[in-house]
Amino acid sequence: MGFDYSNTLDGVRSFTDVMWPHENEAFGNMETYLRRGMRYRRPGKNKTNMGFVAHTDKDFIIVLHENQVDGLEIKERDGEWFTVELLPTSYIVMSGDAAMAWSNERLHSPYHRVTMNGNASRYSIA
Ligand SMILES: O=C(O)CCC(=O)C(=O)O
Ligand SMILES: [Fe+2]
Repeated sequence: MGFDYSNTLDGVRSFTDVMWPHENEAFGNMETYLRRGMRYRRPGKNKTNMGFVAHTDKDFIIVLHENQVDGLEIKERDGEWFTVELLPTSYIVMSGDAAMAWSNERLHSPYHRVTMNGNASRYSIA
């Protein structure tokens, strides 16, 4: 899932008008935010389970929520990967490359990826 022009005020407003027609007017004022909606299909037979290759995000800060289908993995400084297990009402906050540069690397922008397992599709919004 995604929506067009998510980096423009008009694009964000047309999305929030559809999603929340009677509330959350303030969402329309967040013109400096970029939203990403992702759908990962459940892995098919003999198909790779890689949903999103390892990368860092260019953003300053990332707030991510998922539909209770795990898959997000984060690389620790020692090179080990761990799977993020979110509670239904929780979200994860990560620093991105911009925060790492701004903080002279006091904040770390972690490599992360999505690996699909199991039988359900995964949705995330960041
Ligand atoms: O879907 C996820 O959990 C990760 C998405 C992601 O890494 C991104 O949009 O940059
Ligand atoms: Fe990312």
